[in-house]
Amino acid sequence: MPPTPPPGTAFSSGPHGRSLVATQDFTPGSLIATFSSPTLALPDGPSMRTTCNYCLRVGSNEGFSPVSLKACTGCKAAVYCGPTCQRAHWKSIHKAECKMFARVRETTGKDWHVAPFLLPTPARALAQVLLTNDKGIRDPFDGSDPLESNLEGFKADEQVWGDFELQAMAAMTYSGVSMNEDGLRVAMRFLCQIQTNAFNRLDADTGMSGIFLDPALARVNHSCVPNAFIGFDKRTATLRAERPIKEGEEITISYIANDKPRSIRREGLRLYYFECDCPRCVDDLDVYQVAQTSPVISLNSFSLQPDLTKFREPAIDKSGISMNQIEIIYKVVYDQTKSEQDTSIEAARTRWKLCKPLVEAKMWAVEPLPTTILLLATNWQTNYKWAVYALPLACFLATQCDPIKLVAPFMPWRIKGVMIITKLLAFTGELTSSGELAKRCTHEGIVGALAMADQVTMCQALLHIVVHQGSIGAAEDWDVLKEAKMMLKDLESLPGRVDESKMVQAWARDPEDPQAKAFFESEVLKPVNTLASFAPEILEDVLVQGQGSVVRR
Ligand SMILES: C[S@@+](CC[C@H](N)C(=O)[O-])C[C@H]1O[C@@H](n2cnc3c(N)ncnc32)[C@H](O)[C@@H]1O
Repeated sequence: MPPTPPPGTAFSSGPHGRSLVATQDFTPGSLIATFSSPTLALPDGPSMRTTCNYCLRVGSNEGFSPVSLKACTGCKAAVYCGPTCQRAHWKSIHKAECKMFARVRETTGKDWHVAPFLLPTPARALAQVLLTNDKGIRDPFDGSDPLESNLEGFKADEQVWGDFELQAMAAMTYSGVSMNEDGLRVAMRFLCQIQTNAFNRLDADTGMSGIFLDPALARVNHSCVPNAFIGFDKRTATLRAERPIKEGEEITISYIANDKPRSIRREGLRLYYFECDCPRCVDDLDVYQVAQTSPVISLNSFSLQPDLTKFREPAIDKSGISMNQIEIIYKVVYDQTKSEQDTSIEAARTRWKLCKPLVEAKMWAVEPLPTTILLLATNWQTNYKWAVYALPLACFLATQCDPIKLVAPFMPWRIKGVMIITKLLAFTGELTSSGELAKRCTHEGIVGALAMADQVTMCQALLHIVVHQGSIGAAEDWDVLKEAKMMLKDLESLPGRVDESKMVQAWARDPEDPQAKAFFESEVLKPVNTLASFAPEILEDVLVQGQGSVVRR
């Protein structure tokens, strides 16, 4: 069956091949479509034993929604969050796959917990296709109107092609498909189609990633200035508008992290075999330039950075640094620190030193500077001694970096940034009321700003932002949203806060009301901005002078 376009959209074609276009207007944040019956949905190898192999929920004994997982008693490789998922997976694919994992184990002689890793994720995806499709004879990706494969591009890349050949042969062998030239050719095409059309179902909260392929969603082309974005929740992908989309307009998403320099974006798109011709790429615009042309700037009135236009006047002085230099800084930072996940203070020092030209130009939203700050904040957040110092960094990211990188305030990443501040304030609030803060933090500015602030009111207002924006940009059962709603309920039931609570609620109902606006500015924005203003000096002190030096202030 060929895919059908979701209501409100139509398939079309143009300079970027086939595409998905809007047949109605979509406002920013509105849901364009949900995709709940993917052709492929599987966790990647490392996540296979920590994620339900059917619904893709990440297992854990902690956190907001604990999920315990049980392994299939047959292969002991695939795990499930419960019998319903296990039965559904058995029926859809695992009955055949379970035997395949047994073959992997027999052939390699490796134990069950190693065996799945011997089959890379694309090979497992291909094996699923072969197992469910009459041994690969029938094209599962709709023979009459096949998915784009970029076959010639892959073929021309000797290394990629060689790697694909190995994966295709492994998938064929283990799935029991007889190995011959014709079969291999078809399997290779499937693999190319998977590579071109599957989205990486990346969950930054849990570190889980995997493959999600839906043939209708796969019609959506890429832009580095997209008008839509995808969210994943279990086996469902949602496509939402990031900007206003007019009837007849093409719907685009970003296949990659689009806040990186152009050459890095091009590298990320290499295996899609096209050169992006969006305005960001053609004119090599930086994040500030892209942000200033965004049609959703005004939505920020209900956010921690209500006035994004202030970054225009005066504009950031970029005369001291070229786009070329920024690309070089980016590459050297990632060459020297090896991993984007390294949260150590040593890695932060190396990054900070290399980012000096960006710091001097105050181009705080230009990567790799925000990631450098975020990684240090992440380190401090979980460090008993340093957690208080994470607060100015989080405030800085939420006011100076995130709104430039993602102008729409309902984007999940921005909402998470606000939630981090809320949690840190809940922590500093307790330290303040127990009189412990000054013992835990020697930075007089931070202690003073927190002493002057009503941290409970701040938390309450921030939680309203999370709930409001989260309800626009994410699914109702997004963990962050559920947690914020519970925290808000708890806060609003605290005794002795009737007046403050009323003020926050009045502001949340009508943030444009002059009195409510003035209240939000003095009670929330002012302390948040004061705390944020300490971030550059703290970073400089700690990353240049040494961690002890922050004590002096
Ligand atoms: C997931 S598919 C999108 C649908 C595809 N256009 C089709 O005809 O089936 C990804 C492929 O679409 C093409 N594509 C996507 N975005 C593009 C863009 N901005 N410019 C040129 N080609 C693009 C590339 O061939 C890419 O490998």
